Amino acid sequence: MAVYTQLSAGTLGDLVAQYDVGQLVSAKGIAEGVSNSNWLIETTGAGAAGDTRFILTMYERRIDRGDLPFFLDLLDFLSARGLPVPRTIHDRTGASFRLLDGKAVALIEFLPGVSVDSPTAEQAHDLGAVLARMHLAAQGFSGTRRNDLGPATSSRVLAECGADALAAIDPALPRAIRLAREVAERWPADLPQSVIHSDLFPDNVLMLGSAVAGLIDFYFACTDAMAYDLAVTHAAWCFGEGGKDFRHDIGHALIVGYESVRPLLGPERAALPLLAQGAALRFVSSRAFDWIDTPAGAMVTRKDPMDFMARLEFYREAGDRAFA
Ligand SMILES: Nc1ncnc2c1ncn2[C@@H]1O[C@H](COP(=O)(O)OP(=O)(O)O)[C@@H](O)[C@H]1O
Ligand SMILES: N[C@@H](CCOP(=O)(O)O)C(=O)O
Repeated sequence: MAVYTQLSAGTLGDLVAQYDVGQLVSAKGIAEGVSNSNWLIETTGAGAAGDTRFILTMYERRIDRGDLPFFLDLLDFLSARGLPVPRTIHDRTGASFRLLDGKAVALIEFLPGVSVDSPTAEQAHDLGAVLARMHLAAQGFSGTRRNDLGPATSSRVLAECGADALAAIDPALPRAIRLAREVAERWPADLPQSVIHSDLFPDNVLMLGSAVAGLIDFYFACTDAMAYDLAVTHAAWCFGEGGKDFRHDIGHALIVGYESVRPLLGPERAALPLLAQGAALRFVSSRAFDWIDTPAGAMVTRKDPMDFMARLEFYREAGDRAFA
């Protein structure tokens, strides 16, 4: 469960009173997620929309407060353009985030839908199409943010974790140090860019039936290659337990759905096998780092870096076949 900070009912009530959303009725810590603390907030409702359910997010480690205007403005920008993205609820002064005990918090529109563990091809097709729509819409967004979790960072983080600490997690993990260096050296520099989500895992997509109802958790969004975002999504969606059992039908539907809105250029398609290896290494490195660095007492389930080592080995071996 990702609740790193405990907030009293009084503190939550005072916070909610800063917004035109009615009075606090309940606040429940949300089990999913690893990065931030999240609560499902219920209120008596107010204002034009009359919404009574919201997500309260407290930004914990990894989020630089200077990046919050980028993330929150992006939500508002995409939501205003009809993408299934939650808008930010602004407080009575118009601010999109506030400080609580020195930490930034934001109230976010609640979107309906459920995260699926095992998607259907129809869901993957719709996800691909929505991702492409998001990429095209985000090209009109004026904000930019460097990807600080790119292949060079994965390589550095793994090297800094060190072979001994990685081997203590799994004897096969130190090999990631060399593979990450090799991928970083071959990384393509000139693929078309937009603002990308870069963490579009099943738990960051809400589905209603076979349609995408919500894309959430834009806190790794950055300016980078659109095809890299597709590769991240491919790596996150197309495998079974432990990163095994590649589901070609899901990968195929995802790419066909994406190309139904935005056809890939030749160099983007050719780069997919390498981009997917970089995507796998990005999650190997952050998961290995977190495994070593999770704060004592945090209510959070650590994620296994080996699930993405398995994907990395698959993409190395399969090459273009993974994207046919
Ligand atoms: N806008 C939203 N609408 C509905 N549920 C949400 C929304 N934002 C977050 N959630 C719920 O909270 C969980 C954790 O949110 P998330 O932003 O993914 O946290 P983290 O940044 O810690 O990964 C999600 O899996 C989802 O269940
Ligand atoms: N998707 C990443 C974890 C990032 O955390 P999130 O809870 O913010 O999505 C992974 O699976 O390693």
